[in-house]
Amino acid sequence: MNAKLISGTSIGNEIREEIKERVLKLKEGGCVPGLAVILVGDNQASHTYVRNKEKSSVAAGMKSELVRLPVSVSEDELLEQINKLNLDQTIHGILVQLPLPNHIDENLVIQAIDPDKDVDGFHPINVGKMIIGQRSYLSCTPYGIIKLLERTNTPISGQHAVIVGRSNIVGKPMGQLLLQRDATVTYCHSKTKDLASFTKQADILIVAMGQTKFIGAEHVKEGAVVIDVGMNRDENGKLCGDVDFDEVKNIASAITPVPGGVGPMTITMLLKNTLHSAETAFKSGNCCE
Ligand SMILES: Nc1nc(=O)c2c([nH]1)NC[C@@H]1CN(c3ccc(C(=O)N[C@@H](CCC(=O)O)C(=O)O)cc3)C=[N+]21
Repeated sequence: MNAKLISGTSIGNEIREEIKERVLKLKEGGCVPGLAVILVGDNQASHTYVRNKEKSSVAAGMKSELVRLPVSVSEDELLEQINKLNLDQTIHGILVQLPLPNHIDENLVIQAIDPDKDVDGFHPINVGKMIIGQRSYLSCTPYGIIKLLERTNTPISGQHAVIVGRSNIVGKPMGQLLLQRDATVTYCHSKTKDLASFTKQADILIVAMGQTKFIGAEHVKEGAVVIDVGMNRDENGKLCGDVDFDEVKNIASAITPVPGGVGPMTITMLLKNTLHSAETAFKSGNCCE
């Protein structure tokens, strides 16, 4: 293996220590940052993620509130729950775990969240602000990837970043954040012809396509920095990414593993956004009570 391993676990832990200290300060002032997670139904994967988020927020000293709703919950009842949390001064971040059951309109739900408590950064107001470079809550996965690049001193300005995947949660915002940092950005997706001809040009290759070990040696330029956002189970139920790690590690200059790469950073940035929301509420005298 030639590539340096970019550990989201250890960089995430560094940032979580910084978050913990700021949480302590807030608590001394009488404000406890609160994160509410709404989970609809009992999808197994969602359960695992939600438990992870709860554990992490409690470890950071925050309050975590889990709202579990049955899969049969109506859209109106869900919106009502969100509204209650919007008004609750002890809650600074609201996250509705996606995906939602088919009978519920995801867009409607996301738009119901107070943009100031939208710690996922999914609300159209926050997405719009992000695109024109105004301060907003940033989608946690792309935000975490930016932190990984920054903390490993990976140059971004002038580099060619190629993104595989164009979801609203990862691919699209990822490109915008890199563009703001003066990268040249190329988006690829499932309809892209001759994918390798694009990915092979990447100085920074970000893969969020949801296909187990799809990106192999033939897709990667010597010395590229490779970020694997994939979160798949292989035939043995083992967690693995969209990148064939064993192949690509010999070509890339740096690479993120799965697990232990992007995943822990996503949760870290969720905590960071929640902390920021609590600090803002505290400054304006609206925390707790
Ligand atoms: N409203 C909403 N916000 C989300 O942020 C959101 C969501 N819905 N729906 C599902 C996806 C998925 N997601 C993950 C976060 C962390 C890990 C993570 O920490 N993974 C560990 C491994 C965990 C394990 O072992 O299963 C790792 O990569 O090392 C994984 C997945 C957030 N999501």
